[in-house]
Amino acid sequence: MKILITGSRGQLTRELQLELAGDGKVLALGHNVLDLADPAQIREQVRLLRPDLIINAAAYTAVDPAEREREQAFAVNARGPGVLAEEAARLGVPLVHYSTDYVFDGRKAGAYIEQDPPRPLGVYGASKLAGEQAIQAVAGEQLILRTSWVYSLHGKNFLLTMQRLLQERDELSVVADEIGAPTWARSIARTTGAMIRRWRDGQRPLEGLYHLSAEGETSWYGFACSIAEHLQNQGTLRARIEPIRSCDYPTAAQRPLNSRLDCSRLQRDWDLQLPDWESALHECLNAPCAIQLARHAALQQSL
Ligand SMILES: NC(=O)C1=CN([C@@H]2O[C@H](COP(=O)(O)OP(=O)(O)OC[C@H]3O[C@@H](n4cnc5c(N)ncnc54)[C@H](OP(=O)(O)O)[C@@H]3O)[C@@H](O)[C@H]2O)C=CC1
Ligand SMILES: Cc1cn([C@H]2C[C@H](O)[C@@H](COP(=O)(O)OP(=O)(O)O[C@H]3O[C@@H](C)C(=O)[C@@H](O)[C@H]3O)O2)c(=O)[nH]c1=O
Ligand SMILES: [Mg+2]
Repeated sequence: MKILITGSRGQLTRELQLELAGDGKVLALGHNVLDLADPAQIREQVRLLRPDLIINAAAYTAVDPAEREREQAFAVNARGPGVLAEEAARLGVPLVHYSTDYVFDGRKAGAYIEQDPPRPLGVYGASKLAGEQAIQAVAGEQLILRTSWVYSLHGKNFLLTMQRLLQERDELSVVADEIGAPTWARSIARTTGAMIRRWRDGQRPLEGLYHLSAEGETSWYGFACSIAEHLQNQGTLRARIEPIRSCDYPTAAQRPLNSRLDCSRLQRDWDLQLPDWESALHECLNAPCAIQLARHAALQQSL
């Protein structure tokens, strides 16, 4: 099986490459080879490579810069995925795509289900919603997985930002009124891999819209406290963390206060559930490469 994945160094792209390495030939096409903002290039690459499956793990993910780079965000997150869907349909192969909790406005009292009406608060969320719609407008086999608060040991994410700031600063303020589920990129890759293998074995088509995030919930402040606890155990914690309200942390884009995704459809249809966010974070931070990174940081501090 030949699997085309968009992106090469993204959090999810990296984990998918590892997860799917044993399932066939994985072609992870970075930005420089396949620019999602370039429809002609997308068509050319897909027609040339003729994959058996396409996974769109690339996206414009800079939430605040998107407010002033609307055109680029929509080109990468909406029009590009629409073209990928057309090309997948042309080859008769499925497209797996990822979306976000930021398609919602966060005003619902409980966790969001797939049928809840989306209402993005910012450009990033609006562009991701437009991407879902562009894909759904094409007749074909498409699986859309909405996840939330993705972190890993690579790239740009809240875990790595907090690890750095908590070791550098004396004090850190973190918003405590935005609630969601931090989700390890590896958990997403593992679940995606399980779905792909069932499709390969003829058990289910890769179809539908699913919420897919870690079990449990916390705030960004709660997430930061867990990261701090880990640094404390390692002896490298410096900063004190103070909980604040999001209105006291001004940003270009407004974030939803409630980012909770109800994942029971995934459980019902696929019998799949992601681990709870705390145990996944623990596994991530105790992965051999996390320990190496921490030793490296400690060594640098001692020099
Ligand atoms: N990060 C998060 O917190 C969340 C992410 N998601 C969604 O999950 C998916 C994966 O996100 P994540 O792994 O965190 O993303 P990252 O920000 O880690 O990586 C983004 C990837 O997109 C690629 N990319 C950016 N611009 C382009 C472009 N113009 N053409 C082609 N590729 C491009 C980058 O390419 P290159 O490797 O070449 O640099 C990179 O591989 C996305 O759909 C995202 O919207 C959903 C919820 C939360
Ligand atoms: C760095 C920092 C952030 N914050 C706040 C800002 C914001 O409300 C929250 C998270 O900040 P970030 O900018 O890391 O997160 P953000 O970029 O908004 O993360 C989002 O990314 C996109 C791609 C998604 O799809 C979402 O699911 C979500 O993960 O924490 C603090 O309160 N203190 C701090 O020191
Ligand atoms: Mg960000």
